[in-house]
Amino acid sequence: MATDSWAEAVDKQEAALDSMGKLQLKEKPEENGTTANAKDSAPAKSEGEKAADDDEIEDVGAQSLLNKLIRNNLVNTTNQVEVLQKDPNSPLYSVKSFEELRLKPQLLQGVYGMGFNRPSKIQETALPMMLAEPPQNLIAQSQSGTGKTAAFVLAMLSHVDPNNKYPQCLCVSPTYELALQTGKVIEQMGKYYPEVKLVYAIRGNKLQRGMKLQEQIVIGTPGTMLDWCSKFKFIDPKKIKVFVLDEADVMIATQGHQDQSIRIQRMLPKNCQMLLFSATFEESVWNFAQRIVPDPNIIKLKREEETLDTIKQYYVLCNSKEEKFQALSNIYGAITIAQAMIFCHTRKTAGWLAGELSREGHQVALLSGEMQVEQRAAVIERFRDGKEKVLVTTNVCARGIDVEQVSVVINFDLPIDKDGNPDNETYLHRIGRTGRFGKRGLAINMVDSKMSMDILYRIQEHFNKKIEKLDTDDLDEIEKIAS
Ligand SMILES: Nc1ncnc2c1ncn2[C@@H]1O[C@H](COP(=O)(O)OP(=O)(O)OP(=O)(O)O)[C@@H](O)[C@H]1O
Repeated sequence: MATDSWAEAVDKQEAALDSMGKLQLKEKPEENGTTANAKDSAPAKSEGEKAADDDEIEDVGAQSLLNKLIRNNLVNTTNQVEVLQKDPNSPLYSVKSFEELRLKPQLLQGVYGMGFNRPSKIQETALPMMLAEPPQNLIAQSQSGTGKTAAFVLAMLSHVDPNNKYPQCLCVSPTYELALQTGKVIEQMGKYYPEVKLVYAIRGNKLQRGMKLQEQIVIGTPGTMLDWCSKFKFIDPKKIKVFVLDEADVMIATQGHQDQSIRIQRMLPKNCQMLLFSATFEESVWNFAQRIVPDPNIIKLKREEETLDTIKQYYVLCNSKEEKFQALSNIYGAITIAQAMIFCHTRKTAGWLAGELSREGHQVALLSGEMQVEQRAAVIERFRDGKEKVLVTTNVCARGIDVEQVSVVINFDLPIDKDGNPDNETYLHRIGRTGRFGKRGLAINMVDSKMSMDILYRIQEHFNKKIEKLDTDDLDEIEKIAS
């Protein structure tokens, strides 16, 4: 272990970050003295789990940003949108082209300038609702990458009157970085509409007391936005026409943001259009959404379901991590693997394994929890572009990340939840494929104890799909699995 340069590098990096007070996105202090960190509201962990996943904290804000950074096009889906209208008797409009929306020419130019040819699935229904007169309130849920941001940006740009030099649209985002990302979209889409100005209500953007904002769109985090509306009165909330609450699921994971958002909302006029967006829709998000958005229309777009039907699943029996590595080497020696993702439970194992693999001559990418979110995005991007053939990662890092071309997934450690039970959902997400990407895949699970064998059996039972035993000392047998 001590001779392993990769693991050493990882440890050094961790130590350095520790001493820097973890200057990471997830640790950034938020407004009003609260800390923007999902960790605050997370349940207490057992000692075993603490040891297991170290200080890798799942951070929904970082994850969401990561998905944005690595995505450069739409997620297509064959699922239909579900619509629940406030007034079921009014006709439901949906559009197949941007022309049908009768946008201002400068905005249509902006939309086409971004390379959009036609509205995405959710935009087909959401845009006519958002652009209707009188304005309609909307709660919309669909997975990341389906075009929500582009939709509400277009709605904000359409509703502002550039002749009025005061804020007319407020957009609240859960983190500083997410606010900047959305701001970029506003700038891109509004490129040919330069009269409309944008300002960021984020920590560090200090304005002179007593001043009044002239920009029509304000985008920021809830704490600063609230201060600008109430304490400093830079914004007159009574003049706001559109209020957008983005990434509501991320928002509620952060202490204080719910209350701050509700307090902003209460200052707005009754006829202000309220729009709320979320990638997921569990009970807590739904409750929050209903408090923020009165009389809403609701649009939901289901995620494409993943299945194990097209996946061949195997397990390999080993006694130690060294043996697991040996088995992996044998597999690599016997079959050609274009690209593989390997999941480990701890970043320490991930670092060690990446080192061993690179020593064997593999081009390895390592995705680890101590990396800044931009660094993680860069690693995924390189892997996605085929610059590296193996991606070693921990589960926390890779949650929600789709690298569609990967045909082989190796669970170097099986996914377990915080109580040590099989994490079936993660298993499915790691190796499952949606119908559209239903290319045949291969999943290999490494088992190294009675406990992990038991986990494997339980996963097998849960999905009612047999996981075959594979003898990695038998080259002929390995070759067969690739055929
Ligand atoms: N109608 C469209 N045609 C082509 N591309 C689009 C369209 N709408 C959005 N996109 C692009 O698709 C990607 C995802 O869109 P967008 O960011 O709006 O989705 P989202 O649902 O808000 O996801 P996220 O929350 O991850 O940002 C972006 O790169 C965006 O530029």
